[in-house]
Amino acid sequence: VTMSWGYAANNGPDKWADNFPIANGPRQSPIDIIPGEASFDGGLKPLSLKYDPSTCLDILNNGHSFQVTFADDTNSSTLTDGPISGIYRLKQFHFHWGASDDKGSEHTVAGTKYPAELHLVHWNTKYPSFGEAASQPDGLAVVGVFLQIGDHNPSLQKVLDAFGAIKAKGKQTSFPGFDPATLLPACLDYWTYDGSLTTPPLLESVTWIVCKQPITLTSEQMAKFRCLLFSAEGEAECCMVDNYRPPQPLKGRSVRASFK
Ligand SMILES: NS(=O)(=O)c1ccc(C(=O)N2CCN(Cc3ccccc3)C2)cc1
Ligand SMILES: [Zn+2]
Repeated sequence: VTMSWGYAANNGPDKWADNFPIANGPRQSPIDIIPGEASFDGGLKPLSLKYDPSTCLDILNNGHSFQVTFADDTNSSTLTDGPISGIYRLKQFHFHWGASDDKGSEHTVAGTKYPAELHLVHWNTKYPSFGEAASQPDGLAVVGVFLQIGDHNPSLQKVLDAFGAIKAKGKQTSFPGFDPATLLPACLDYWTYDGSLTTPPLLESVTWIVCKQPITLTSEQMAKFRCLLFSAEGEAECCMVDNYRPPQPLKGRSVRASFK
């Protein structure tokens, strides 16, 4: 029986190329962002993120991470401007994190790993659906936000309080009225580059927009992420930790900065 991909030694990032050869492609994500090598681009616009909490539907443990999913049948929650043209709709947000506070982010900054990274996933409305957009070079735009240990995060706490209902793979519960804008940093300066999904199928369809400023949470809040399980109910319990892909080769790509 074929194993599905994961983050363990036998099915993790070093094995993904076996079933998804694009893993060694020219525009893979994440990358190590080296600020000194990013070029300031005065033509980059500020990000315009307009989210409607009434589009927030549910929270799900998908066995790789947990995700909060949004109604994307209208332009109620959108990303415009920044490095992209047109209107991209918010589909979901999710996180990647480590087994300890010294690792967990996918993107790194001059080699620095953060304890976690938030991804807000948007798809280009010039295509009919997320699935269609996911196979197009300009189909997706993901806003990445680093998490660092610091002050308590009351907005994130609302997400953590739902974990009891989604501990195991496949568990889902309704999660109405959450405003993802409350998870954004005060400063929306960003780096941007052309990349891919960081999980299989690793499609090279993502305009990455990585915020320079992290958001904070306490170490106790960070520990709560590690109570989720990769495993389904009735299976041997396997803590959901280290669900991050390490940085991939830049292969000649340029990283632009929206700030000096
Ligand atoms: N870490 S990340 O931000 O790069 C990211 C990871 C996963 C996804 C995601 O929603 N899916 C990946 C594949 N999956 C299945 C799928 C569905 C339709 C078409 C193609 C594939 C959905 C989006 C962003
Ligand atoms: Zn992600």
